[in-house]
This record gives sequence, C-alpha cells and structure tokens, in this order.
Amino acid sequence: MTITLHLFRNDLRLLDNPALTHAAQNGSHLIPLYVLDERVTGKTRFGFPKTGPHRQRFLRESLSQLDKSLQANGSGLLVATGRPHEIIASLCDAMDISLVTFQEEIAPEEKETERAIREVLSARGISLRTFRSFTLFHPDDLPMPVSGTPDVFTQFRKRVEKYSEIRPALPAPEFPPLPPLPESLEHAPGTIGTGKASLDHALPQTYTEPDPRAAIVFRGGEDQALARLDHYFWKTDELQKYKFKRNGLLGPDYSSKFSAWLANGCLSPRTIHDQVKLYESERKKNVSTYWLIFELIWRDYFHFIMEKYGARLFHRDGLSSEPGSWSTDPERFQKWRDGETGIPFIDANMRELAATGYMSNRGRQNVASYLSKYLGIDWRMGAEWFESMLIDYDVHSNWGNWAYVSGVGNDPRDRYFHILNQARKYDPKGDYVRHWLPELAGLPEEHIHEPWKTVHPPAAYPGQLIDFEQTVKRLSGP
Ligand SMILES: Cc1cc2nc3c(=O)[nH]c(=O)nc-3n(C[C@H](O)[C@H](O)[C@H](O)COP(=O)(O)OP(=O)(O)OC[C@H]3O[C@@H](n4cnc5c(N)ncnc54)[C@H](O)[C@@H]3O)c2cc1C
Repeated sequence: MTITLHLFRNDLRLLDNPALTHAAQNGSHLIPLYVLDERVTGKTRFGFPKTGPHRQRFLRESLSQLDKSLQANGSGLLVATGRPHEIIASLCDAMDISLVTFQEEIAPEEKETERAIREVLSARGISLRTFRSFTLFHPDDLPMPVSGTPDVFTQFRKRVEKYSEIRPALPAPEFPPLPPLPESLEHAPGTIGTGKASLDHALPQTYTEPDPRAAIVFRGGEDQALARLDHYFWKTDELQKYKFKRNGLLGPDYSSKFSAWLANGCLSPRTIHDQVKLYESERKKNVSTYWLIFELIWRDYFHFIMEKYGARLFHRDGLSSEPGSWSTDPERFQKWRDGETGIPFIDANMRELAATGYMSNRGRQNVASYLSKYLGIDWRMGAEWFESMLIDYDVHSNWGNWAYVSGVGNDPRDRYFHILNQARKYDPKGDYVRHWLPELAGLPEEHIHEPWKTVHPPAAYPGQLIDFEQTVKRLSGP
C-alpha cells in the first residue's frame, strides 16, 4: 500500500490540477486534505477579520462541492483546522505516507507555510512534489526569470505574448474512481474527519445569504465556475462584447465575474484560455475574446510582481523609493468604509462591497484612488478592508492593484481618478448610484452625482467629507 497526500490550497478543483493528478497517479491510497488555517480565523494588521462573511460562505460552498466531487470519484475531503505543517506531521507519524503534493504559492505567508511543510517532510524522509498552476503562464515558460519581471506591465505583456506559450489545461484526472482514502482515516490525528459534518464543524454556517441587490450571486465550487463559463461564453455569447461592456457597474454580464472562482482555484486560467481558443475557432474571434486574455495577463503580472518583490508590497511605501506621508485618521477611514463620504459614486461602491463582497473594477479603482489620493489615508488600510470583504480576494491582485492605484506600485505615472468625471462617464444617468443609495432616488439626473448642488439635499445622506473641488485642485497641482 502506498499512501499519497494532496494538500488543497487555492486549487479547489479536479480539472487542470497537476498536483492532485500527480498524487492520484502515484499512490494506491490518496488523502485529499484541506486545512483551515489563520486565513479564516485571524485578523489583519488593522484588525479586520482576514476572511469576512462573504468569502467565508463562498469558501464553505467551494469545499462542500469539492468534497462531493471527490466522493463521486470514490474519495472524500479530509478536513482539519490548525497549521498545515503540524497536521501533515501528525498524519505522517500515524500513517505510512510516501509522497505529499501541493500547488506552490508565492506570497510571503504562503511561502512560510511551505517552508514549514518542507522541514516536516525532510525530517521524515518523505517526498514532496509541488506544482505551479495558479497562473496562465507557467513561470518556467516566461521569457525572463521571475526576478527580471519588467516593472511596467506593457513590457511584460508584449514579451510574454511574443515569446511564451500557454500550456493547455490538464483534463480532470482519468479516474474514476480516485485511489480510495486509507482505512481508519476518520481517527486521523489532528483532523476533524470527512464529509459534511466535518465541514460544519470547521466552518460553521454563521454567515447570511447573499444580498438580492447583488450584481450576481457567486456560489462557490468547480461546477458553479464551469456553469458560469458556459453561460458567459456559450449560452449568451457575452464574451464577444466583453471589451465594450467591461466597465459596467450593474448586472451579471458586464464582465465575466470569473474572479472569485479564479481566486480560490475552483477555475484555472488555462481552462478559460482553452475555452477562449475553442470559442474563437467555433464562434467568433474579435478584440473582446482577446481582451479577456489580456486581463488574465494582468492577473499573472501581479502574481509575478509579488514573487519578485515579496513582502515589500505590504510596506507603506510599497515599491516606491521615496517615503510617503499617510494619515490613519480612523473617523475618515470609517466613513469611507461605510459609504458615508458624501460622494455618491464612492458611497454606492463601498455599500455594494459591504453588502455583497463584490465591486466592479471601475469601482475599485475609484474608491482606492479616493482613499489614498483624496483622503491621503494609508492605502494598506483600504487593501486590508478589501482583503476582509472581497469574495474574490487574491493576495497578488489585491495588493498589486492597491499599490498601483495609490502611486506606490507599478504605475509609471502617478495618477489620480477624477471621481466626478468617472461617475458621469460610467454612470451617466445615475442608475448605479440609485441602486445602492435609495435615499438619493428622487434626485434629478443633473444632481445625482453632486447632491450638494441641489437646493434641498436629502437629509438622510451625509454632506461631503472633504471639499471635492478643492481637493482636485490640490491633486492636479499648479
Ligand atoms: C484596488 C483593487 C483591488 C483589486 N483586488 C482584486 C482581488 O483581490 N482579486 C481579484 O481577482 N481582482 C482584484 N482586482 C482586479 C479586478 O478589479 C477584478 O479582478 C475584477 O473586477 C473581477 O471581476 P471580473 O472577474 O468580472 O473581471 P473581468 O473584467 O471579467 O476580468 C477577467 C479576469 O481578469 C482578471 N483581471 C481583470 N482585471 C484585473 C486587474 N486589474 N488586476 C488583476 N487581474 C485582473 C481577473 O482574474 C478577472 O476575473 C482589484 C482591482 C483594484 C483596482
């Protein structure tokens, strides 16, 4: 009997999962393990729960679905809470495990987890195989070492588009069934067990159901991810319009909404890529089909930039060589967080985030610019609030984008967003604002983004936290 163990991390899927496939092919018995560690229970530096209610629900659904898929293949998910290396150590001491596999990740905390697992395994002479499967481009296929990733996105994109190939997605492992779980696993030391009751114990359902005003109800799990892809590509042909709708704010189909499934690995970017290619050959190839891949290259870019710079991306000055001056004013931060700044476009977006765990890309850029540039508040407070609230939180994309918009990341230009111009352009009639701020529903179109200009501003809505025009003057300089 050869027992192998696959540790699930942000790869909660069977399709295109090389680490799982390798473990399954090399053992007569397989332990698929998920460990809930501090990501779920801990607090961020500024004291927010690391995983807020929206992502908790999504994670729980993703794990339930993974467990079901594993069971359908003759296996099941072993669940534990604690530190992954400690759980793996006690499993290895209790059972004759010959090989451990997992998806390699690159952010500092994840690297630390890996280092501890390596130590545990090497002390016991147990083999480890890790695989890189989070990005579109495999790091070995980049035309430069990761440490040489250009600091300007366009340079990175042009080089990978010219010199690198995207590997095809792996099929789901050719079982069924998967190698069975070893007997007596229910009593495995340090673990809770398999099945729904174990998940209930590890992640009790304390969260609420999705808000009905949400653009889309994200449901965790690989099947849900593939159903979304089928909807967006094949059932509705929305993919053909992506480039022209992607800056939308309302409704399920202005953008792909793949982010949440990508973030926890229910869906792989290479599966999306394969499907785009198939769509292009069977239905239509246009600038929109290309643009979805373009955006996935952004995702890769922030991943490799984090690998290149590591913990620097979490520092106040980010990648900048000049020390910035930032405020941590708790009252102003609270107003931003609660959608009480008096700028409807900012407040609508912040209320959407709090209610649903999602915000459009356009919204994210604007609220980040408002916090860091207009209010001068430490951008990391905003990044941590997003970390807590986002259903699609991805450490690389979140911190990379926040640093970028705040002027301490990879943007060669130090820009700010003119929030009112953005609001007028992307929400010309104010429908989005009215959707999230019903107290402004009665305002006419010309005042919906500037309620302070009406003779009788709605009493239920706050006045401006800072004077908008004055701040724009300051930001645009002499
Ligand atoms: C301040 C800020 C914080 C962000 N935090 C996150 C985060 O934690 N997790 C996350 O997945 N995205 C983050 N983004 C990027 C982007 O806003 C979301 O990926 C996108 O809004 C998700 O919706 P979608 O899947 O419909 O995107 P689509 O427009 O359909 O894009 C398709 C995919 O491309 C990728 N993508 C698109 N834009 C970006 C981008 N700017 N950076 C990196 N990848 C991108 C995503 O994987 C996305 O799912 C952030 C952006 C900003 C400005």
